[in-house]
Amino acid sequence: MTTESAARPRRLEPAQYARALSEIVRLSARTSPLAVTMKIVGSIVAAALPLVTTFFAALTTTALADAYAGTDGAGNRAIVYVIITAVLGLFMVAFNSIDRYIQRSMQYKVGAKVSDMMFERFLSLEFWRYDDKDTVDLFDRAKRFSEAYPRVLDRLATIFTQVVSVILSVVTLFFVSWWIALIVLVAILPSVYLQFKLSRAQIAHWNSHIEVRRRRGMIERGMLQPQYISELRVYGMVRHLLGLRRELRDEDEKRRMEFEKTYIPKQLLGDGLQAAAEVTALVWVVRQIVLHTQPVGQFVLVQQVVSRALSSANGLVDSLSSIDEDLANLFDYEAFMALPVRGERERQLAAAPETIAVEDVTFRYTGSDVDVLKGVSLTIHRGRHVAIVGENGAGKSTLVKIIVGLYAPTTGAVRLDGVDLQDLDVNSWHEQLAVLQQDYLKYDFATALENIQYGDINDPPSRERALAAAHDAEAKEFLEKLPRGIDSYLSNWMEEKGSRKRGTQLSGGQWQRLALARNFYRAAPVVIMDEPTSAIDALAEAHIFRRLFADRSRTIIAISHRLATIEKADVIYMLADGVVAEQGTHGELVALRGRYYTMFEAQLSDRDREQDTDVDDSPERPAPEPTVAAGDAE
Ligand SMILES: Nc1ncnc2c1ncn2[C@@H]1O[C@H](COP(=O)(O)OP(=O)(O)OP(=O)(O)O)[C@@H](O)[C@H]1O
Repeated sequence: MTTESAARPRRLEPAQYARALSEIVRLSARTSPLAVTMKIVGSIVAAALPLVTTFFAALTTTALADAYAGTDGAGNRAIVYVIITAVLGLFMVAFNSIDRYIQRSMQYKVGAKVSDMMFERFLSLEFWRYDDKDTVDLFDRAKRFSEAYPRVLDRLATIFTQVVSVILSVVTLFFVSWWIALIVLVAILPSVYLQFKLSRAQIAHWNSHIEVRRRRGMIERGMLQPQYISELRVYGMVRHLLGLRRELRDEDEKRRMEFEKTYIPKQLLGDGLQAAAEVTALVWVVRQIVLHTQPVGQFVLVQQVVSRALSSANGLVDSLSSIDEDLANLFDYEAFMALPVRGERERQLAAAPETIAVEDVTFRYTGSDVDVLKGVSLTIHRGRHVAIVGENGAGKSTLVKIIVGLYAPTTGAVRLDGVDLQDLDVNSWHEQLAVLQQDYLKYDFATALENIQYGDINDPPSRERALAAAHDAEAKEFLEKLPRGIDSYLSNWMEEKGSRKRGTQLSGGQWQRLALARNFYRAAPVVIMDEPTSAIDALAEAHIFRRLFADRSRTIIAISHRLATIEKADVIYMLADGVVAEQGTHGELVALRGRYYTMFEAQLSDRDREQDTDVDDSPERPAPEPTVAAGDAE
């Protein structure tokens, strides 16, 4: 699947440039009109003031030369010019201070708005997009823009100042001598053009090597995670990864340097042209002064203005390079913000459904050519306890994600009381659900109590409910033993409120019990759990499931590899290679001696095995037929 970014050319046409610029100015002006006005006025002042100052410096020099030659009143004139220059400087300093304050406040406001919008969009995309490489690439580039946004208007203002400065300098030179103005202009244009091309090549380079940088980023992030460091060290991976990271970094830099090298001769040519123009202008003005056709101060004026024109042009090139990239990223930002989120559906699910029906569901992940589910059908009635089992990779988690509504089936449907989930407001379904996934969240910035209460943020937080949930999840006992009980922080990077005491680190099983407690706290009528007790000891697991399965008010769908979780279920679905291979109660499936029996043979009790032997030994009793794969158990 391609996304918009893949199809869009990276090079910006002039019209795109203009649109990007106006878009940025529009957004900024909407957020802070005063700041944008100040920016425009400030840019003009910043461009004109140095020239005005130079003009007075030239007058001062001429006046001084006159005073030196004994001309009456020339000394006083020089003093007046010096005072005017000082007042202008003071004005500029005061203006800059006020401007800086206003700009900072605008940068914060605009930057916060842009990044808030981006995060919101990212978190509400259709679920398949998180698996889609093009979307993630686009997000990376859009994020760069949102991070750079507060600087973009600043850069725009700088460009504006530099353009005005070049124009005013050339116009000033024109009044001194038209052909000096022409020479300077001719020297400026090629170097601006060359630098501009270089900056575009840099962007192309950046975008063509995003893979290398992402791989490096993943390695760097992984190496800095405290929970990974022990394995990295024990396996001697630190040196290996450092080497890999160095290789990727050096490779990236080498390619960058290689193409920049191709621009060196051209850049030298541009610099040479500029130097020649400056020398020509100075030689010309020196000769004019010697011939008395120009006043002495004209040397200061020409020298300063030529150098200002050239430095503004060079600065302009630098600014254009950076804004060029920022503007290209603006289009990525726009493309990202235009990605469709899951469309809101009007139809609401008012209460927990009486039936959840998976109808002939086939599913294929984006970018894959393999069907993970191939015509799965099952129906779950309200209050029933269902287990889904199967080997690793059989498609269990995928099926559950489809039931939750995170992925849409490729073909087939999930119907809640007969209504296709795709036609429902999925949030109204999520309100009925408590889902515990394999990779559950660990809110390590929060306390244990908050970790449980995050299970239901719609109702006011309740301590009693949290304690009851912790009890049901066999978490209460260990939580009470923490330094501040259930109010303890759960990371030793966090400090306890009001003390210098650090938070506590939990074990894997303790974290899982806490996640279960969060699931129970939600008190949802439909509970979905993907290997909820994989890290929990057998005794605690038995207690948890005894309580859970005693509760007939909830529908439970549990994926598990542990018999203790499964055997009490009303129906067990055995998935194999994306199809329902067997289904029935524990007893029925053991008697069947099929895949289920083989898979759990090692965990079966003697009673189960005896039952199996009985079946084998009775010739008159036919072996039960395996239930139809795509059939309906209930
Ligand atoms: N995001 C994804 N993108 C592409 N393929 C995926 C993705 N997630 C899972 N798969 C593939 O789908 C198949 C089924 O995965 P799934 O996680 O549903 O299996 P499972 O039965 O839950 O396995 P386990 O018991 O290991 O949890 C696997 O072959 C897996 O490689």
